[in-house]
Amino acid sequence: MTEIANAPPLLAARSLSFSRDDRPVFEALDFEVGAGEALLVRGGNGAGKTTLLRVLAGLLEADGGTVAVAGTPVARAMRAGTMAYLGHLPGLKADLDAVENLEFLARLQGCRESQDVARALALVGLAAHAHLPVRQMSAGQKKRLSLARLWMSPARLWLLDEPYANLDLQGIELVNRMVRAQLDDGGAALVTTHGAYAAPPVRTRELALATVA
Ligand SMILES: Nc1ncnc2c1ncn2[C@@H]1O[C@H](COP(=O)(O)OP(=O)(O)OP(=O)(O)O)[C@@H](O)[C@H]1O
Repeated sequence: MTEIANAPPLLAARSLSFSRDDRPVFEALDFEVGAGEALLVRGGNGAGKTTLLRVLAGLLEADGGTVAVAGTPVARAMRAGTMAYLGHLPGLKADLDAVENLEFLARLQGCRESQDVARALALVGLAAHAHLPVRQMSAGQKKRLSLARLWMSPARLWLLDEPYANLDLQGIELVNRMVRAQLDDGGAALVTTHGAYAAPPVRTRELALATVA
């Protein structure tokens, strides 16, 4: 118990800043999220939520500040190996089917213990579409396939950008169940939202980003 209480946060950002064309999108952000916690990143359209997650994931370079994972600062190029990022663009191969995509991604990112493609597809409700090419999938089916990919990732830290977008009610509940299971398992999740949906029922911190006029 003491050991867990003294453990460094799973993710800590210090003085994190990012600008575009010399205009700050966010400046000197300080926040952290511990094992078993979710951080809800709130803000209106254009507030910088996607930009923040892309900076954290190492897809964009910060102007300044540090990102530490489990107490160790991690350089931008190394961050993809420590986090699983669910973005707006699913990053799936359109010509491959669901199984082929997940097998390819498992080879690339590794796979969480005791998981496999068939189980992940069943979890997200795509078992009947295992051999459907991604280009023939609906937006919600693609999102579900991205969720299967997330579920298979061995990363403890999840960065979820508008995870509810394109999902029906069962899909929204699925995301919340997945987040809860990940946190129960000692992981953490950052979740962006416009605030339109209820936060998953887990221990949650909030980070509000202001829209720069
Ligand atoms: N590729 C880009 N090139 C230039 N400016 C960009 C780019 N992507 C985003 N921006 C700008 O950066 C700011 C933050 O955008 P971002 O997408 O991070 O906001 P957001 O909070 O995720 O918005 P939304 O809720 O609408 O998805 C906005 O002013 C946006 O116009």
